[in-house]
Amino acid sequence: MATIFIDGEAGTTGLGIRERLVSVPGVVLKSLSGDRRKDPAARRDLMAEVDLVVLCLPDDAAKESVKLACDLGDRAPRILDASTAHRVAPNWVYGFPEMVPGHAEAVAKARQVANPGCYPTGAIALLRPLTDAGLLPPDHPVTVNAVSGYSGGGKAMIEAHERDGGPAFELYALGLAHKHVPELMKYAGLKRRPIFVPSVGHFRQGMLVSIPLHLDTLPGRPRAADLSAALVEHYAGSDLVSVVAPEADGKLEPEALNDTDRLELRVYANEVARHAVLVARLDNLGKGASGAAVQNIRLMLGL
Ligand SMILES: NC(=O)C1=CN([C@@H]2O[C@H](COP(=O)(O)OP(=O)(O)OC[C@H]3O[C@@H](n4cnc5c(N)ncnc54)[C@H](OP(=O)(O)O)[C@@H]3O)[C@@H](O)[C@H]2O)C=CC1
Ligand SMILES: CC(=O)N[C@@H](CCC(=O)OP(=O)(O)O)C(=O)O
Repeated sequence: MATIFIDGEAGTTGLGIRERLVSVPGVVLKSLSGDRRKDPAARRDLMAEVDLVVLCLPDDAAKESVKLACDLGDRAPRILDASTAHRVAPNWVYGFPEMVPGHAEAVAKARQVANPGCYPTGAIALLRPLTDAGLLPPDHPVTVNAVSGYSGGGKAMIEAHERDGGPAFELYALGLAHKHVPELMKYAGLKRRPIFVPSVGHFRQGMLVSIPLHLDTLPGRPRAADLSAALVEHYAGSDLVSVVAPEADGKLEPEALNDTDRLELRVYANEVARHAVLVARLDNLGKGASGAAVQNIRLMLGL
């Protein structure tokens, strides 16, 4: 039996992980009672008893938890951090098992794994196979547009939308310094900082990440079919990630994969205009958070 402590289990991501682990054999979840769940000493003592601690906390609290775990020395558990705090940190493995061949094995062996952000999951899934194949140069000027359901903002945004109504649609992070840009750049293989324009809609969960490309600005002037072929080849055999032919009506809504851990990739094109748009669809709470966390937990614990 493998023992797991979810630090932050009452939050949006923590609850999603709990729900998914119920159906995974070989796991025992250890918890703290409500009044002790933010007590550092109680958290450290529980960490000493488990094989894996999963951090579903704001960044500062996640950093504090890592320190508590490290203070345990030889008794420190392995860590999976769902926050943004360690995604580009040295000595942490980025928890996107499909990213490059052999990466699932790297996650399986790691002591410290950083679970990806929901938006970077879609963008890296689309971009990394293309940069690795030489179809997209690392210094290409890339723009990433995205829309998320409001659960992406955690308990506070859920309450704002469900209690107060929330805006129907809103662009945000227009200071162009969203916290996801560093991991997006690093793991997509980009040397030029991409422009990232996220938005949130008045729906609970679901996400689209889209990346427009002028095909004539790419080396070798590829056709859109060359981009899809590279994605198909990269994700062949993946259980969770699939490359899907675009629907003829040219429409795509963000909620179709809700309550699944799947990620769909599409390449839309107008070859006459030499335009393409890469689109990823996922549940921000599924492959964008708790589903990815459980995928990594299974790898780390050999379940
Ligand atoms: N929601 C999403 O789609 C995604 C979220 N993430 C990341 O996962 C992490 C958790 O996010 P999310 O679940 O959305 O956030 P929530 O706000 O829903 O939950 C955070 C939880 O952490 C608890 N908490 C806060 N401070 C402490 C502390 N010092 N000690 C112990 N517990 C604490 C909160 O307690 P209380 O209940 O009292 O508020 C709450 O239960 C964040 O870093 C977020 O960025 C990653 C990918 C996607
Ligand atoms: C709609 C919304 O607010 N979304 C969050 C991202 C959610 C996510 O991926 O979480 P991490 O914070 O762990 O990276 C945001 O833009 O900050």
